[in-house]
Amino acid sequence: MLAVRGLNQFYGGSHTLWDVDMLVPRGSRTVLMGRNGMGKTTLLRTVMGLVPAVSGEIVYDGRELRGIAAETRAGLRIGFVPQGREIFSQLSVEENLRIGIYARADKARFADVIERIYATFPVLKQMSRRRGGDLSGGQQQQLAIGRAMVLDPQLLILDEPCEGIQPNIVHEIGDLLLRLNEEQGLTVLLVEQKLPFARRVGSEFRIIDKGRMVATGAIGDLSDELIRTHLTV
Ligand SMILES: Nc1ncnc2c1ncn2[C@@H]1O[C@H](COP(=O)(O)OP(=O)(O)OP(=O)(O)O)[C@@H](O)[C@H]1O
Repeated sequence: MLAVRGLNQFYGGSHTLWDVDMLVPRGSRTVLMGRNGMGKTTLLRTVMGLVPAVSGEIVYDGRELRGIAAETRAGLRIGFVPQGREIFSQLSVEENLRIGIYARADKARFADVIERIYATFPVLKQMSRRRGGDLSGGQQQQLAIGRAMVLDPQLLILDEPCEGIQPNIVHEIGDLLLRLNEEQGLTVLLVEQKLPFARRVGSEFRIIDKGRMVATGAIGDLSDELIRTHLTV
Protein backbone atom coordinates (compact mmCIF):
# COMPACT_ATOMS: atom_id res chain seq x y z
CA MET A 1 0.00 0.00 0.00
CA LEU A 2 2.84 2.35 0.93
CA ALA A 3 6.35 1.89 -0.43
CA VAL A 4 9.18 4.19 0.48
CA ARG A 5 12.33 3.61 -1.56
CA GLY A 6 15.79 5.14 -1.33
CA LEU A 7 14.59 8.11 0.69
CA ASN A 8 17.13 10.75 1.70
CA GLN A 9 16.27 13.73 3.85
CA PHE A 10 18.33 16.59 5.28
CA TYR A 11 17.69 19.24 7.94
CA GLY A 12 19.93 21.95 6.53
CA GLY A 13 23.33 20.29 6.20
CA SER A 14 22.42 17.43 8.51
CA HIS A 15 21.72 14.17 6.67
CA THR A 16 18.87 12.58 8.69
CA LEU A 17 17.38 9.78 6.56
CA TRP A 18 19.79 7.63 4.55
CA ASP A 19 18.47 5.60 1.61
CA VAL A 20 15.46 4.50 3.63
CA ASP A 21 13.24 1.72 2.26
CA MET A 22 9.99 0.93 4.05
CA LEU A 23 7.09 -1.22 2.90
CA VAL A 24 3.72 -1.00 4.63
CA PRO A 25 1.57 -3.85 3.31
CA ARG A 26 -2.17 -3.27 2.86
CA GLY A 27 -4.09 -4.45 5.91
CA SER A 28 -0.98 -4.57 8.09
CA ARG A 29 -0.33 -2.93 11.42
CA THR A 30 3.25 -1.86 10.88
CA VAL A 31 5.23 -0.58 13.86
CA LEU A 32 8.18 1.71 13.23
CA MET A 33 10.63 1.45 16.09
CA GLY A 34 13.98 2.93 17.08
CA ARG A 35 15.70 4.82 19.85
CA ASN A 36 15.14 8.54 20.39
CA GLY A 37 16.38 10.81 17.64
CA MET A 38 16.87 8.05 15.05
CA GLY A 39 14.51 9.56 12.47
CA LYS A 40 11.10 7.95 13.08
CA THR A 41 9.14 11.20 13.24
CA THR A 42 11.10 12.60 10.32
CA LEU A 43 10.20 9.57 8.21
CA LEU A 44 6.48 9.90 8.99
CA ARG A 45 6.53 13.63 8.36
CA THR A 46 8.32 13.10 5.07
CA VAL A 47 5.63 10.62 4.01
CA MET A 48 3.01 13.23 4.92
CA GLY A 49 4.81 15.93 2.92
CA LEU A 50 5.48 18.07 5.98
CA VAL A 51 9.23 17.71 5.52
CA PRO A 52 10.75 17.64 2.01
CA ALA A 53 12.81 14.67 0.80
CA VAL A 54 15.90 15.24 -1.31
CA SER A 55 15.69 11.98 -3.22
CA GLY A 56 13.79 8.70 -3.30
CA GLU A 57 10.21 7.56 -3.88
CA ILE A 58 7.10 7.54 -1.71
CA VAL A 59 4.51 5.47 -3.55
CA TYR A 60 1.02 5.16 -2.12
CA ASP A 61 -1.53 3.02 -3.91
CA GLY A 62 0.55 3.26 -7.07
CA ARG A 63 0.90 7.06 -6.92
CA GLU A 64 4.12 8.94 -6.32
CA LEU A 65 3.44 11.30 -3.41
CA ARG A 66 6.51 13.49 -3.72
CA GLY A 67 5.42 16.62 -5.49
CA ILE A 68 1.86 16.32 -4.11
CA ALA A 69 1.20 19.03 -1.49
CA ALA A 70 0.62 17.96 2.12
CA GLU A 71 -3.02 19.22 2.08
CA THR A 72 -3.75 17.13 -1.00
CA ARG A 73 -2.23 14.01 0.54
CA ALA A 74 -4.94 14.06 3.20
CA GLY A 75 -7.51 13.89 0.40
CA LEU A 76 -5.85 10.67 -0.73
CA ARG A 77 -7.30 9.03 2.38
CA ILE A 78 -4.19 9.05 4.49
CA GLY A 79 -4.94 10.03 8.09
CA PHE A 80 -2.18 11.40 10.31
CA VAL A 81 -2.09 11.64 14.09
CA PRO A 82 1.01 13.71 14.91
CA GLN A 83 3.22 13.43 17.95
CA GLY A 84 1.75 15.55 20.72
CA ARG A 85 -1.71 15.21 19.12
CA GLU A 86 -1.98 18.89 18.05
CA ILE A 87 -5.64 19.27 18.86
CA PHE A 88 -7.05 22.79 19.16
CA SER A 89 -7.49 23.34 22.88
CA GLN A 90 -9.80 26.38 22.53
CA LEU A 91 -12.16 24.66 20.09
CA SER A 92 -14.86 22.20 21.12
CA VAL A 93 -14.51 18.50 20.45
CA GLU A 94 -17.00 18.79 17.60
CA GLU A 95 -15.20 21.77 16.08
CA ASN A 96 -11.93 19.84 16.22
CA LEU A 97 -13.61 17.00 14.31
CA ARG A 98 -15.14 19.39 11.80
CA ILE A 99 -11.68 20.58 10.76
CA GLY A 100 -10.99 17.13 9.34
CA ILE A 101 -13.92 17.32 6.90
CA TYR A 102 -12.38 20.16 4.87
CA ALA A 103 -9.54 17.89 3.76
CA ARG A 104 -11.93 15.34 2.23
CA ALA A 105 -11.94 15.12 -1.52
CA ASP A 106 -15.58 13.88 -1.70
CA LYS A 107 -18.65 15.85 -0.62
CA ALA A 108 -19.45 13.78 2.47
CA ARG A 109 -21.88 15.49 4.87
CA PHE A 110 -20.36 16.25 8.24
CA ALA A 111 -23.56 15.10 10.00
CA ASP A 112 -23.21 11.61 8.49
CA VAL A 113 -19.49 11.41 9.10
CA ILE A 114 -19.71 12.50 12.70
CA GLU A 115 -22.35 9.88 13.52
CA ARG A 116 -19.88 7.20 12.49
CA ILE A 117 -17.09 8.79 14.48
CA TYR A 118 -19.29 9.03 17.56
CA ALA A 119 -20.27 5.37 17.17
CA THR A 120 -16.57 4.44 17.25
CA PHE A 121 -15.66 6.93 19.99
CA PRO A 122 -18.63 7.23 22.38
CA VAL A 123 -16.60 9.40 24.76
CA LEU A 124 -16.28 12.07 22.07
CA LYS A 125 -20.06 12.20 21.74
CA GLN A 126 -20.42 12.68 25.49
CA MET A 127 -17.81 15.43 25.40
CA SER A 128 -18.82 17.00 22.06
CA ARG A 129 -19.37 20.52 23.46
CA ARG A 130 -16.37 20.54 25.79
CA ARG A 131 -13.22 22.36 24.80
CA GLY A 132 -10.40 20.16 23.53
CA GLY A 133 -8.11 21.57 26.19
CA ASP A 134 -10.43 20.31 28.97
CA LEU A 135 -10.11 16.66 27.93
CA SER A 136 -7.78 14.17 29.61
CA GLY A 137 -4.69 12.99 27.71
CA GLY A 138 -6.41 9.76 26.70
CA GLN A 139 -9.53 11.59 25.51
CA GLN A 140 -7.40 14.03 23.55
CA GLN A 141 -5.66 11.13 21.87
CA GLN A 142 -9.04 9.67 20.92
CA LEU A 143 -10.01 13.08 19.55
CA ALA A 144 -6.81 13.22 17.49
CA ILE A 145 -7.51 9.74 16.10
CA GLY A 146 -11.19 10.62 15.55
CA ARG A 147 -10.21 13.74 13.63
CA ALA A 148 -7.94 11.67 11.39
CA MET A 149 -10.80 9.14 10.90
CA VAL A 150 -13.06 11.94 9.61
CA LEU A 151 -11.02 11.63 6.40
CA ASP A 152 -12.24 8.05 6.02
CA PRO A 153 -8.62 6.95 5.65
CA GLN A 154 -7.41 3.69 4.21
CA LEU A 155 -4.04 4.26 5.86
CA LEU A 156 -3.75 5.72 9.35
CA ILE A 157 -0.33 6.98 10.45
CA LEU A 158 0.23 7.65 14.14
CA ASP A 159 3.32 9.07 15.84
CA GLU A 160 3.66 7.65 19.36
CA PRO A 161 -0.06 7.57 20.14
CA CYS A 162 0.52 6.31 23.68
CA GLU A 163 3.04 8.89 24.81
CA GLY A 164 2.02 10.44 28.13
CA ILE A 165 -1.13 8.33 28.51
CA GLN A 166 -2.16 6.17 31.48
CA PRO A 167 -1.63 2.40 31.06
CA ASN A 168 -5.33 1.47 31.06
CA ILE A 169 -6.02 4.02 28.31
CA VAL A 170 -2.99 2.79 26.38
CA HIS A 171 -4.65 -0.63 26.40
CA GLU A 172 -7.89 0.89 25.09
CA ILE A 173 -6.05 2.66 22.27
CA GLY A 174 -4.46 -0.66 21.36
CA ASP A 175 -7.93 -2.27 21.29
CA LEU A 176 -9.21 0.56 19.11
CA LEU A 177 -6.42 0.21 16.54
CA LEU A 178 -6.90 -3.57 16.42
CA ARG A 179 -10.64 -3.10 15.95
CA LEU A 180 -10.30 -0.49 13.18
CA ASN A 181 -7.85 -2.78 11.42
CA GLU A 182 -10.00 -5.91 11.73
CA GLU A 183 -13.46 -4.43 11.19
CA GLN A 184 -12.76 -1.63 8.71
CA GLY A 185 -9.65 -3.04 7.06
CA LEU A 186 -7.69 0.06 8.02
CA THR A 187 -3.94 -0.20 7.39
CA VAL A 188 -2.01 1.20 10.35
CA LEU A 189 1.53 2.58 10.48
CA LEU A 190 2.64 3.72 13.90
CA VAL A 191 5.73 4.81 15.70
CA GLU A 192 5.93 3.08 19.05
CA GLN A 193 8.71 2.81 21.62
CA LYS A 194 7.06 0.43 24.08
CA LEU A 195 7.71 -3.21 23.28
CA PRO A 196 4.61 -4.78 24.88
CA PHE A 197 2.34 -2.41 22.94
CA ALA A 198 4.26 -2.96 19.72
CA ARG A 199 4.00 -6.72 20.15
CA ARG A 200 0.30 -6.64 20.98
CA VAL A 201 -0.79 -4.24 18.26
CA GLY A 202 1.78 -4.73 15.51
CA SER A 203 1.75 -7.37 12.80
CA GLU A 204 5.01 -6.12 11.23
CA PHE A 205 8.00 -4.21 12.56
CA ARG A 206 10.54 -1.86 11.01
CA ILE A 207 13.58 -0.61 12.93
CA ILE A 208 15.39 2.59 12.12
CA ASP A 209 18.83 3.30 13.57
CA LYS A 210 20.75 6.54 12.93
CA GLY A 211 18.51 7.31 9.97
CA ARG A 212 18.91 3.92 8.28
CA MET A 213 16.39 1.10 8.07
CA VAL A 214 18.23 -1.78 9.74
CA ALA A 215 15.63 -4.50 10.33
CA THR A 216 12.19 -5.47 9.04
CA GLY A 217 9.96 -8.47 9.53
CA ALA A 218 6.83 -9.99 11.02
CA ILE A 219 6.36 -8.97 14.64
CA GLY A 220 6.94 -12.56 15.77
CA ASP A 221 10.48 -12.27 14.40
CA LEU A 222 11.40 -9.30 16.57
CA SER A 223 14.22 -11.07 18.40
CA ASP A 224 15.94 -10.28 21.68
CA GLU A 225 19.12 -9.76 19.68
CA LEU A 226 17.48 -7.05 17.52
CA ILE A 227 16.04 -5.41 20.61
CA ARG A 228 19.44 -5.41 22.34
CA THR A 229 21.25 -4.05 19.31
CA HIS A 230 18.84 -1.38 18.15
CA LEU A 231 16.24 -0.60 20.79
CA THR A 232 17.53 -0.80 24.35
CA VAL A 233 19.23 2.29 25.72
N1 LIG B 1 13.10 20.47 12.64
C1 LIG B 1 14.32 19.94 12.80
N2 LIG B 1 15.43 20.63 12.47
C2 LIG B 1 16.66 20.11 12.62
N3 LIG B 1 16.91 18.87 13.09
C3 LIG B 1 15.84 18.13 13.44
C4 LIG B 1 14.49 18.62 13.32
N4 LIG B 1 13.65 17.65 13.75
C5 LIG B 1 14.42 16.61 14.12
N5 LIG B 1 15.73 16.88 13.94
C6 LIG B 1 16.86 15.97 14.20
O1 LIG B 1 16.74 14.87 13.33
C7 LIG B 1 17.06 13.66 13.99
C8 LIG B 1 15.88 12.70 13.92
O2 LIG B 1 14.81 13.24 14.72
P1 LIG B 1 13.37 12.56 14.78
O3 LIG B 1 12.50 13.45 15.61
O4 LIG B 1 12.91 12.20 13.44
O5 LIG B 1 13.71 11.23 15.59
P2 LIG B 1 12.74 10.22 16.33
O6 LIG B 1 13.33 8.87 16.08
O7 LIG B 1 11.34 10.46 15.95
O8 LIG B 1 12.97 10.62 17.86
P3 LIG B 1 11.95 10.69 19.11
O9 LIG B 1 11.67 9.27 19.46
O10 LIG B 1 12.76 11.40 20.12
O11 LIG B 1 10.74 11.45 18.67
C9 LIG B 1 17.48 14.04 15.41
O12 LIG B 1 18.86 14.15 15.44
C10 LIG B 1 16.83 15.39 15.60
O13 LIG B 1 17.57 16.16 16.51
